[in-house]
Amino acid sequence: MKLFVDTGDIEEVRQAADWGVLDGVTTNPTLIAKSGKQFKETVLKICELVPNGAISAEVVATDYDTMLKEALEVASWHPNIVVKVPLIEPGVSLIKTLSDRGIRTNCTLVFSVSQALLAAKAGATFISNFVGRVDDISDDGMVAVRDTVDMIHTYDFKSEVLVASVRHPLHVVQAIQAGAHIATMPLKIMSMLFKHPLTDKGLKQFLDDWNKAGLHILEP
Ligand SMILES: O=C(CO)[C@@H](O)[C@H](O)[C@H](O)[C@H](O)COP(=O)(O)O
Repeated sequence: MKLFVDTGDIEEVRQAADWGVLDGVTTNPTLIAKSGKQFKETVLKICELVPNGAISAEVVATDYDTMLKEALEVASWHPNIVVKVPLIEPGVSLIKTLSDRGIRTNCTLVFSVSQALLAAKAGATFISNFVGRVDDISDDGMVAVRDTVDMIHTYDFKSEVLVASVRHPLHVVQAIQAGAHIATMPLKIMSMLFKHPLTDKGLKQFLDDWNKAGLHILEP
């Protein structure tokens, strides 16, 4: 399973990249606006910090012709850029066009398996299935993730299921259990994946015992 960080903040990308377990970065218009920096500058800096990762950058037009122009522009910035496209009618047509041209896409704002079917048929590289926003309206966001993973396997689609709108580590656990290919999350959630009280307790005990015995690895 791949781990992506969901941010437009360069310092957060740098931190996640330093852990050595980062497979990519997702951004969206809200996150880019929050960064206070220009879109192209931010995306190119992210590409530099995560040289082997998939970097999602989203188009903002909602009509096919302008979306296509934006997609070709964004895709021309760097080979690791994946064009993020919302699941609307012209968006699905655009994903098909880009897929036919060998340009990778991330279909975003997907909330149901029927939407995911359209994205998969159009040839989306990633299908971004939002979970937190569904939980927010008292439904179970993971249902569509599980159904979409099953659909991908049943019909042998090539798309990868990307779990987005991740709010806590349990979402990551559930994404693993569902067999999702990728989870993207804010840095704060990624840092929480390290945490276990027994790790802290166990480490303290190891080090106390070692120090009491006056042992060392490196010559003092
Ligand atoms: O779509 C993707 C990943 O492809 C994400 O960037 C996605 O936009 C974000 O995970 C969500 O917007 C964050 O959702 P929320 O926590 O604000 O509900």
